[in-house]
Formats: sequence, structure tokens, C-alpha cells
Amino acid sequence: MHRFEEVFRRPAFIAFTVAGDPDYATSLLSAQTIIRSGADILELGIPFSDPVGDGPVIQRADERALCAGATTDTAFELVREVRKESDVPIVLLVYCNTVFARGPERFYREAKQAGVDGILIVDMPVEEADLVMEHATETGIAPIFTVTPTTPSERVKQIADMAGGFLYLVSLSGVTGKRTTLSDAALPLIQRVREETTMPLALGFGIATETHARQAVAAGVDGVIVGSAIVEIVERYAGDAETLERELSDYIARMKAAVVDAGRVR
Ligand SMILES: O=P(O)(O)OC[C@@H](O)[C@@H](O)c1c[nH]c2ccccc12
Repeated sequence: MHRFEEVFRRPAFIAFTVAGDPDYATSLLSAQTIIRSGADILELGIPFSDPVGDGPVIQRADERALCAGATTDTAFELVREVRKESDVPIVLLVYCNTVFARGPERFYREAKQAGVDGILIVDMPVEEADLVMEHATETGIAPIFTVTPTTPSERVKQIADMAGGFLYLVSLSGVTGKRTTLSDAALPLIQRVREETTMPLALGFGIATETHARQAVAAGVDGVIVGSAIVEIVERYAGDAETLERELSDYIARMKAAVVDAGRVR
């Protein structure tokens, strides 16, 4: 859990991409570019056939990756490859089926061997987390959980007690995807969760612009998570590696600068 503590000493920029989107080579280039451009944490989604928490942009990315042959094994391979050149914390974002298809013991063990620092099982309620908690503890992989605007405060406390690394604050009730403004529910959520825990809090869902990122940091979060806006860049420029690298690195660098800058004036 060392890597997370270090990262959250100042507001962090957390970037999501789908492992294997649209193919292995492009996705490795994207992950490396994201890290080289200053992202503090890499969130890697293992593509899944029924990603119920995801909007159309990430659904399409999952589909592209699966069509190109992405599997849990190729996602672990990607982590190993990224680890050769970087120490940034890597969080795997998965649906339950992916973990249980392999068996949780083996999944956590292989994730650890590949160099994973945290695992967020997006459709696993805390009530069922017992099924994986011992493996998280054994491997030292941080169990990351989400809380949403509709999570009662008592439950927030229960979740925070189990969680490691950071708490993922879902800014709105809905699926992933860019929004034009930061959700109205974000600020009250941040304030409410702050009262229940001292863990680092990272806000995600709908965040796409530097303004959103600044607002989130000003509201008191320790991390800002962006997914769909990044996946859209991959989708648009995947056919041209040089342009993809440039566009992605511009975007990540701008978002990171906004987060750092907003942290300074806070
Ligand atoms: O795409 P957005 O709106 O920027 O949200 C982040 C998100 O993509 C990433 O963290 C994520 C991708 N798929 C998920 C499923 C559930 C929770 C979170 C996620």
C-alpha cells in the first residue's frame, strides 16, 4: 500500500484506459504515454462483455478489445510490460465474473505477480467482499470500493473500514461517460464522505475538462479520475500511433497540470 500513500501526499491525477483497446500494441502505447505524461495512477479496465456500469464510449472500447483477443492473461501481460519502466500504482478495474471465472485466489496471486497495486471490482457489494478480502490482504493488493451519492452515510463508514488505497467517489447516479458540467451531487458527496473517513478520496464519473478537475480539487478531493475522455482519444486516433501519442500526452499533461495547480491554491 506504500505506493498509494506516496501518491496522495498531493492531489493526484488518475487515468483510466481499457486493456487491449483497440489492440494490444496500441493499448500498451496508450498506457505508457499516459504514465510518461504525468498520470499519478493508472486504472486499467479488463474488458468485459456486459459492462453494466459503463456508458457507450467504454462499452465500445471493451468490444474492440475483446474482438482483438484481449483476455485476463493479456491484461496481466500489459501490467508486466508497463511495470518494466514505471513504478506508478496500477489499479485493475474488473467485473465480478472476471475474478470468479479464474477463482479469486489465483486472480489476486497473478495480479500481484504482474505488479498490480489495487483491485476495484465494480459490481461487488461490500456484503460479498468477504469472498475476496482474504486474498487482498494476503497479496497486499488494496481493495478499492466505490461510494455514490445514494450510499447512506452509515454504509460509507462500513465501506471505508474495508477499503484500502483510496475511496472511489462516484460523482453521479448513472454510467461512465463525459458530462458537460461537474455533477451537482459531487460537492455534497465529498463533504459527507469526508466526515466518515480520513482515507484519500478520488472523484470520478463525468470528469473531462481542466475546469472539472480544478473544481473537484477545490472541493477537497485527493484524486481526480478520468476515463471516457481518454478512451475517446484512443478511439479517435488509434489508427495513427504518432498522433495518438501526441494527443493523449497533451491531454494528460493538461489535466495533470490543472490538478497540481488547483492543489497549490487550495
Ligand atoms: O468514464 P468516466 O465518466 O470518466 O468515469 C471514470 C471511469 O471511466 C472509470 O473509473 C471506470 C470505467 N468503468 C467503470 C465502471 C465502474 C466504475 C468506474 C469505471
